[in-house]
Amino acid sequence: MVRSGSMAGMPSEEVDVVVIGMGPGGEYVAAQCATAGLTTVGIESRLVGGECPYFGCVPSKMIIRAADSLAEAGRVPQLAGSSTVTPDFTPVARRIRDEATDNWNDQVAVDRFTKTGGVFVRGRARITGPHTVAVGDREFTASRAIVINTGTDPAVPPIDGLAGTPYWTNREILRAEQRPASLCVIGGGAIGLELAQAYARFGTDVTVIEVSDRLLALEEPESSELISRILVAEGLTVHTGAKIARVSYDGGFSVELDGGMVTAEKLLVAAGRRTALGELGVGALGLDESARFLEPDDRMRIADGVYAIGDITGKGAFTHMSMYQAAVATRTVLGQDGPPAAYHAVPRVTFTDPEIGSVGMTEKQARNAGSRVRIGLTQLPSSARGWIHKVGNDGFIKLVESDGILVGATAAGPSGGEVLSALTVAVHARLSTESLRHMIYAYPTFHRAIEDALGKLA
Ligand SMILES: Cc1cc2nc3c(=O)[nH]c(=O)nc-3n(C[C@H](O)[C@H](O)[C@H](O)COP(=O)(O)OP(=O)(O)OC[C@H]3O[C@@H](n4cnc5c(N)ncnc54)[C@H](O)[C@@H]3O)c2cc1C
Ligand SMILES: NC(=O)c1ccc[n+]([C@@H]2O[C@H](COP(=O)([O-])OP(=O)(O)OC[C@H]3O[C@@H](n4cnc5c(N)ncnc54)[C@H](O)[C@@H]3O)[C@@H](O)[C@H]2O)c1
Repeated sequence: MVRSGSMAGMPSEEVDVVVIGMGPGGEYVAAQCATAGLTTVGIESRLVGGECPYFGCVPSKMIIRAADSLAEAGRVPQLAGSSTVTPDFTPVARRIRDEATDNWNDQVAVDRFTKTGGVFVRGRARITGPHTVAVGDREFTASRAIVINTGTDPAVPPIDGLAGTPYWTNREILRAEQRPASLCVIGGGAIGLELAQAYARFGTDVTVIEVSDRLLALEEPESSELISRILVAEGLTVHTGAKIARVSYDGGFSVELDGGMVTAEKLLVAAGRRTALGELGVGALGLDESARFLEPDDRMRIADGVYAIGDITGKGAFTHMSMYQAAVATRTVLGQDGPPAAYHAVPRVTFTDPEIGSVGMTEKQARNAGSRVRIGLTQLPSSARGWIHKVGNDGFIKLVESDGILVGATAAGPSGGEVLSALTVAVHARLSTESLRHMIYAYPTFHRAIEDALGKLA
């Protein structure tokens, strides 16, 4: 590493690339740049890999997998005899600690990066100039690229009394060794609903409080209606359009709503995410520190030699988005050919049961775009496979066609996220619904319901 003086009292170390935040995308870019022979510094304040493996996707999906096995066992009496299910949270808590997170230790990931030749620095980085990044008592000057992958933190709404109580966010609930007897969830988005249903299936008494007038408010109204109906049928209490007046804690939580009181042993705040661009120092790049997101161009650049990827770009808080943008940024930094970033076919899956998978535009977005829109909607229970499947067959396929092209779709149901793959290919390739009508759909699959929905376009 070449050293040269720069910031007052702080020697600046000259490198090719500095990656700030090693979430899924940052880890990828840093490893690729180091492997390509660039002097690359990866800086991470918590755990290499970011939210997804330690506090997000992976541990939550392990809980969901276990919870779904309980639900499926509970369906035996309607299909195949009798079953007695005794939930136990211990195996899943152990699995998260031992198999997924290594007890929240990232040494394996750090070693994986340093073996590529990268330099790892643990600490909170701050941008200090167009090409400089400070961390602890070190400063780096990046001649080729600074890549920002700092993600988000849980947002905590300014509810009277909430601050100072021992509430959980995703970072605490996914470390829990035991399930609570009762749980109040603030927020009916993806985090809130996935965990609410899973904990309820383990036997926790769960209440969901959502301020919007429907759950999963960004998805199709049919998705909101379906998931509300299922959760209520499974015994959860759901309050929508609910304003929380105050929260208090006295060994247990009391959440005061306009029209009543919810009490629970634990409180999960799953009310969205926040960023802190000021703390990151993007003002040193001439960017607005009060903005919520960084706005990259289609090569992920936010300034000359500076790139942003992942949740902080506001293009969809998903691991697959972080990885997609990481690939675009890597190509740009390394001077490789490849297509620019495009966002017309972003898939997303909420891993409730039924899974809610969607891609591209919702009906409302397509109508707002002003083109000629037709909708095709079919219910899974009336499809051949849905009828055969019987209990647990709730779901639907909704297609959004604009000027003859499939621009959006929802696949809700058993394996809805897998059924979504066919629709994602179609939206990505901007296929006409006419060509989709002349495909062969295997019988009797869940995805064959796509053909039914095509037949109902109107
Ligand atoms: C409960 C939960 C479940 C989820 N489930 C799914 C799912 O099923 N599928 C899916 O696609 N997505 C899911 N997500 C979202 C997914 O976790 C994120 O989209 C994903 O982690 C990508 O985020 P990112 O790349 O922006 O960085 P992050 O994963 O947020 O990582 C950013 C890293 O940067 C570090 N950092 C921040 N500031 C600094 C700084 N100044 N200096 C140094 N380091 C810094 C942080 O410590 C962090 O490790 C889930 C999220 C949660 C919370
Ligand atoms: N399966 C997945 O891909 C997956 C799973 C979990 C999380 N994620 C990602 O993580 C991100 C964050 O998830 P999230 O669920 O926290 O955010 P979200 O924005 O999806 O949902 C938060 C919900 O909380 C509600 N809310 C906000 N303040 C409230 C208040 N004071 N009282 C009651 N309700 C309130 C909002 O109206 C919203 O519906 C998501 O955008 C998603 O992209 C993805």
